[in-house]
Amino acid sequence: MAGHGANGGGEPGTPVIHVEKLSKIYGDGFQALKEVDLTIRRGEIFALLGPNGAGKTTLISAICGLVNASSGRVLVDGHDNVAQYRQARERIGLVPQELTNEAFTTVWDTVSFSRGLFGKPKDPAHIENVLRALTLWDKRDNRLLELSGGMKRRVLIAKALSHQPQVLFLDEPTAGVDVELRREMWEVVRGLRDQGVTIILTTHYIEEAEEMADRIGVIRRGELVLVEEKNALMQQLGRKELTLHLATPLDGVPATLAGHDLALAEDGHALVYTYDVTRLDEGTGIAGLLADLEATGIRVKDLHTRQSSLEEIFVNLVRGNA
Ligand SMILES: Nc1ncnc2c1ncn2[C@@H]1O[C@H](COP(=O)(O)OP(=O)(O)OP(=O)(O)O)[C@@H](O)[C@H]1O
Repeated sequence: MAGHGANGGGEPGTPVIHVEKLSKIYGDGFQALKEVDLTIRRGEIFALLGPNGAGKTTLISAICGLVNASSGRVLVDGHDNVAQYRQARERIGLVPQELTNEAFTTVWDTVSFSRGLFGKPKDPAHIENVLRALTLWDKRDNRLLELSGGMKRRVLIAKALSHQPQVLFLDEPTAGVDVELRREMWEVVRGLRDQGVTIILTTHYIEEAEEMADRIGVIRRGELVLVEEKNALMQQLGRKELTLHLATPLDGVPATLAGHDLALAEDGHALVYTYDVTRLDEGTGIAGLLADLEATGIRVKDLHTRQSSLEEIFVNLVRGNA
């Protein structure tokens, strides 16, 4: 779908959205955003993860200029989203969760109309490209009420792309959809990213962030509590624990086992061994550990392993334990 970056584009990896000390206090005095700083890079998929009411929609709306921030600022491709609202807004496509009442309009008309809202001249070749990329071309003359749920979601994306934005915001793109449709949406989003569109999505689903994102931001009570490369996060998560329940408790880790990454637990009734599952080619060291345990005369009653997951980190973060 050539021509997405028709608003100037730019080098992949350079900042496209810059959020600086953004705060939002609603009319009733509730502070929904607290000095959020965030830079989105061109060409990435950024997942904003957070529980209900954390401030995801408020943050997206403030970036898109739909909600007035109380303080701070947002630059979209270098344009201040208040002082240069039009230039900022036309660089953004926003995919809402639901279609509004356009049931009797055709796919072609609704997508073309969206482009017109941005004051852009008609460009049937671009609309065709968008519809083809979203496999909606064969449905272009169908009315929206004649489409399946998955097709309707793709129409929302087509509308948001109709004016050739550089950045696409997807607000919970797979909320309440079945597994098959979720996978279909993931494919669509990846395809768009491959064509150079920067993607920012909000989600409740950790799995979705894990599957899709280049970077993950976690928001909790209006604060961005973590922004991290997904791979770096997964590497931190790659540590696995083996707990060895002992037949006889120990007072300390015997010197003969000092070469292993061991800690005493459960009042000496267990030894916890930590290893890195992302470097399994180097071996887990478990065979050596078991041999050394036997040589030291330590008998193991039972053992189990556990791996921390993104879910666990997320739950700890949003509960405020981390
Ligand atoms: N117009 C408003 N006036 C007052 N408070 C508001 C308003 N809009 C949102 N809030 C509050 O701001 C907080 C953040 O809401 P927001 O919709 O941004 O959260 P969210 O993370 O998108 O949640 P969800 O996952 O449920 O969509 C919530 O506590 C909400 O009640």
